[in-house]
Amino acid sequence: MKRVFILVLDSFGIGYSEDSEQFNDFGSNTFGHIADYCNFRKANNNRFGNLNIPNLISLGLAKIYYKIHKCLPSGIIQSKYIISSYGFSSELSTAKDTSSGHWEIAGVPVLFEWDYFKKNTNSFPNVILKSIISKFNLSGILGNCHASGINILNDFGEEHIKTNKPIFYTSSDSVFQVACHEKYFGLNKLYKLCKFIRILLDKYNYNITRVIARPFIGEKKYQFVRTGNRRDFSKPPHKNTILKKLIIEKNGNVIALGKIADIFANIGITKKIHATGLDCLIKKTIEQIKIATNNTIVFVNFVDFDSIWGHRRDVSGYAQGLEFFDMQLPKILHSLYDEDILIITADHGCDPTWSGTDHTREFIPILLYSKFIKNNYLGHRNTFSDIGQTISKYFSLSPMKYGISIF
Ligand SMILES: O=P(O)(O)O[C@H]1O[C@H](CO)[C@@H](O)[C@H]1O
Ligand SMILES: [Mn+2]
Ligand SMILES: [Mn+2]
Repeated sequence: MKRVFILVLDSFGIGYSEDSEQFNDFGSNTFGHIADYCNFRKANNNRFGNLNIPNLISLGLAKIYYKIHKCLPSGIIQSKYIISSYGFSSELSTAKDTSSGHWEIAGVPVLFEWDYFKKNTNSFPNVILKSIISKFNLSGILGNCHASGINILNDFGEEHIKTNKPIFYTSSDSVFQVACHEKYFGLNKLYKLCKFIRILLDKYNYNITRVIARPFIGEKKYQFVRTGNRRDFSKPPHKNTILKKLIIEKNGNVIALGKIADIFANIGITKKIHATGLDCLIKKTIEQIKIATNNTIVFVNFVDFDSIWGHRRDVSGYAQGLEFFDMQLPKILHSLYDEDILIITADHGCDPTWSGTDHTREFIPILLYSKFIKNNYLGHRNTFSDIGQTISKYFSLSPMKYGISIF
């Protein structure tokens, strides 16, 4: 029985990559800086002391770190026995966003440039705004700028409740984000609005990766909270991913947990499972490992590392999330069969100690655990698509254009 489990710790970079300077990210290091802060006792909110992730270390995480940085992360003790193969990869895609990272993992790097809304204020084109206002009969819109997702709610949340004007904002990613109140504006109307914006952007040839619905609740400034009903309306991948190929060539199954179905615009997915929060996502992952059948990929995105801790520059939260994930890892490993492959990796960095609130261009770790593959150092890989090519070979699919299989 052939089954692959891909677990993406969203934003868990392992140190600035060789091209990081082009992204103003030279020196960033998501894993390393979290470990530093823990070691210096600067990440003690709701947790304490050195970063405690023995299971990820026994899979080879500190070994990878040592290969890249020639030292161990602060306060981390190396494990005597390493139980999986481990390596790291540069990103081939032009951007450091979630879609590019995931598509590249699935064998389809983004070699073209996305369009971006570059202006800090008045960010969105008038032609798009006018169409939205007229279609939804709005009295106007709020935001229309670059912003961080929580600040923008504090700035405009109350006015949004009073006026029903949706809040539009973007970032250095290729995104059109729409924040609306779940109760006052309504979730369905928000989704309809985002679908319409997706169609509009495509119609006017704005090659924007995602329109993101950001529903929130709460009544007052500083009390607004985003809910788990976020939806991403993505461009579809421009080529067939390994997900699609597994379905076409082997009549296989692709089970998407969390954000994965949205990231791939539902292309190459046979079942999607919604789950919010790290705990719930891990539980659902284990459930799926227990029931997955032959020729199945279970693809999981753990978004909290990125959206609640990375972007929010919350080092303690990120560390606590890693420690929680690590504690659950044995349950995941024990649920696997001998012929399975488990891959733990990331899609980009989001160093919570870095300036600003954006992603960071970093190497990603690759931990590949399987009883039938001899534990090996996988080296420095040139593209995340080496993961896709490896999976393609494992399932005996036709080869992908990019990537080199590790076996
Ligand atoms: O600040 P928030 O709304 O979390 O935005 C973040 O989430 C978006 C999608 O991942 C990115 O563009 C990033 O800026
Ligand atoms: Mn991401
Ligand atoms: Mn992000």
